Amino acid sequence: NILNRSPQNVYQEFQPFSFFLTKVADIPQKFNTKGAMSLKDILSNSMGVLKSSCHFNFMFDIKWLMSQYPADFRKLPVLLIHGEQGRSETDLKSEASDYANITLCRAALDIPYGTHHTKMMLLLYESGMRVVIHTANLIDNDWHQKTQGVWISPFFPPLKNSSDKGDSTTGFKADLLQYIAAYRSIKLTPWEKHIQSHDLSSANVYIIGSVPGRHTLNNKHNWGHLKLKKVLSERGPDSGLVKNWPVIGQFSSIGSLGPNKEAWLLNEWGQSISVCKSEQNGTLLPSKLNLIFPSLDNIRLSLEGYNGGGCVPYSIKTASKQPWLVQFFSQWVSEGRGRSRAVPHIKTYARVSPDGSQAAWFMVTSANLSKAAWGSLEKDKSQLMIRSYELGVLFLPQCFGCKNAFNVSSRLEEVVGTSPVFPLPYDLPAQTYQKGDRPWLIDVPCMDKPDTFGTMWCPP
Ligand SMILES: CNc1ccc(C(=O)O)c(C(=O)O)c1
Repeated sequence: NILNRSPQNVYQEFQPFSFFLTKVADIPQKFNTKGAMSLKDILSNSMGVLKSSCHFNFMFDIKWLMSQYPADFRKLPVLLIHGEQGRSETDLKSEASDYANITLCRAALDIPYGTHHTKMMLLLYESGMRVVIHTANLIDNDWHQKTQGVWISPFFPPLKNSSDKGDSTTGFKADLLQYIAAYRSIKLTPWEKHIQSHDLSSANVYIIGSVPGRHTLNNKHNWGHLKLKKVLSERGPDSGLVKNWPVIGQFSSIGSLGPNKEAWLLNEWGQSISVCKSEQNGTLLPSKLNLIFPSLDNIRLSLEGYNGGGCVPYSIKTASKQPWLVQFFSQWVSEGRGRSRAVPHIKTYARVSPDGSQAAWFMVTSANLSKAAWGSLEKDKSQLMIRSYELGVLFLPQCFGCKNAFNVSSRLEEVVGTSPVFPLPYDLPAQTYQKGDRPWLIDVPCMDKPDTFGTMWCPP
């Protein structure tokens, strides 16, 4: 009886990719019973008997967060890694002061306009640990009626002997420790020790992280789009197979990307994201780039109506500087997952076949389409400047028993035969904006077309 399945059952059923969406209220239940998890599911004792946990995130509702833990786990130690400063840090501290078991750790944000955007859970159990990398803030609204992505690691057992490295073929453990070390915070030392003392060899994804800084020399390729380029040029697809395959970017916010499509989008970010094995740089043609970003109507007709656009902060000020971007846009369509009306707060990137049946790689991350998140090259490309903390995981076919590409589908019933089908969050092929469609802009009033609730949008 599928209604009595434990979260552990739901987890087991969705292997080997372990890439879930969050449950969405008020859609047909069949879209929530397979391949979907709530925060309560992730924290449930069926996933492990918790000893302590650590949340890296951008927004926290502490009272709500604690209510997502099973009652027996609500007194266990919790470390929250945040980026709040000044008055909002004071507010977070006072909210946390009601809970003796909660400790706060502020991530340094030394470069202006950077955010602590990373969304990760470290879960220490009685007999092991898990890592969860996702896209949802720790507030009720992010887990209610939005499309969010969640990668849940295997259960990592303790190392049998401390001389073993306990890393995977993807270097997951070393890369995770390198990411955490970048915080340079003594409050994270216990978690570094937990990770060091566990066997992460079963991890089958690559870590792609960003940390604020001006990264040069040996550090330049550790982060952002240069890390993605490094992994793809070492272990990515053969150019012979994928040179005509489009890149799909899908995100919920957009930064200022420069005066034209060539400057950063195609000739910097594009050359990294489209690189193939053994290439120095990729070549991304405009016709081979699809950017899935919610249209005004995607938001207007969403389950939340215009309010759903509150987490899609693309401003008219930024958009008006880059009218050349609209040519790349496609709508958010997710009929296969029952989530066409669940506003996408998820961020994903992929290289897919023209017919949309295969992917050469897939990535879920906190990173939106911005220089702040992915980095921008400076000083004659000698340094990569990144403003924010970001974290994502990259799925490569060879880690899942596939030679060159995964079969992919957003229609979960298409679990065909032997080779595993990667569960896409959105439908392919991408559906470009129709005539009259425009991207959602958070600060532009909409007085002529009522939303799901008959309301207009009158931004403050
Ligand atoms: C300026 N702060 C944010 C901008 C965009 C996003 C997003 O993810 O779209 C978030 C977030 O929700 O973490 C914060």
